[in-house]
Amino acid sequence: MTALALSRSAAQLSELFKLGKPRVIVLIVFCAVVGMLLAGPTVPAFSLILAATAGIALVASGAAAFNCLIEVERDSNMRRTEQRPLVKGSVRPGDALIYALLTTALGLWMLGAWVNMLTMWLTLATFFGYAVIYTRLLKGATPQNIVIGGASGAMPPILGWAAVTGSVPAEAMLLFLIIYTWTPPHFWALAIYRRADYAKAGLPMLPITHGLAFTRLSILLYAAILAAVTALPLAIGMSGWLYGMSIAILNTGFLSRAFKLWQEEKEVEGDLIARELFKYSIKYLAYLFAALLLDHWLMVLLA
Ligand code: HEM
Ligand SMILES: CC(C)=CCC/C(C)=C/CC/C(C)=C/COP(=O)(O)OP(=O)(O)O
Repeated sequence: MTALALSRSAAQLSELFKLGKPRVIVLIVFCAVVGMLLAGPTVPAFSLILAATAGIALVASGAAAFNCLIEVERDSNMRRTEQRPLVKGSVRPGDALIYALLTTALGLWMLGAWVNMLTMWLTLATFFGYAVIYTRLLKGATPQNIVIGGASGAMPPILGWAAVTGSVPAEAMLLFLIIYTWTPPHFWALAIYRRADYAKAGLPMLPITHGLAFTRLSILLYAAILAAVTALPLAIGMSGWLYGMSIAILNTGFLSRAFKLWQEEKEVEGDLIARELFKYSIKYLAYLFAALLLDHWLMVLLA
């Protein structure tokens, strides 16, 4: 193979990789790994962590690639997504389909063969939840798309827990509930400052169907519910003071930004706060899961 052919293949691979929305998947996989590391009193076998992480990452990437295939038309109408590989034409639909099928099948096979069947079936259900139910059925149909479809994005800690224990106890469901409550304010903040994009693509997002004031109020209410839900690991004795201090700081940040957004009367300033809140939501979830992990292992070491 010539150097030119090699560099073309590498460029094509990198375009295929982008279909999997790698930046989102990193946080999704991190939440799954935290689920694995919280599941038992000892660290699970490294080979199990590796197989479960790779399997979940592959299926999640496959689901995102299917999302890109289904949404070429919508993506071509939005500034944020108009540079995606299938819109630009840097990847052919046939190649994207093969990539999506291969990553999904390989990931499911790894989970079934090396992890356990429960994790494989739950990951398959998550795949359908995002690629079919959210993307195909809900996204274009209702402004509550994210509230219902968010269930698939909230599955990673359950998948991680199931991978290690073969079961889904209440603690795992609590972590699901945290991401589930976090998802609407995460997405609606972006939907506020990208509302022109969504209107152009004909998608019924909350700021378009119900207006800015209602969306800002919804964000504030979800932020308050999120603060209450994140206290539940403390209430059931699953987490200790380190986690408690972390959520106090993180929730103050989330609530104060949501409150500022709700109060702001000017549209341009409101959009800037919404953008800031969206960025903050990502740091919030990453730090919250890191705090859960550190807190757990601190309790194990001190016990
Ligand atoms: C169905 C539920 C969700 C929806 C509709 C949603 C929506 C979005 C959208 C539209 C973006 C912008 C993407 C872009 O500009 O390419 C985004 C970014 C992001 N989302 Fe979500 N999200 C969801 C769930 C999640 C979950 C569960 C996580 C992690 C656990 C997550 C983590 C992220 C991250 C890390 C980014 C930033 C990506 C970047 O920097 O490019 N999201 N989300
Ligand atoms: C198997 C497994 C763990 C699957 C995870 C499911 C998954 C990939 C959830 C992520 C959610 C996500 C990328 C939302 C983007 O919303 P969007 O698709 O509406 O955003 P867009 O407008 O950027 O396409």
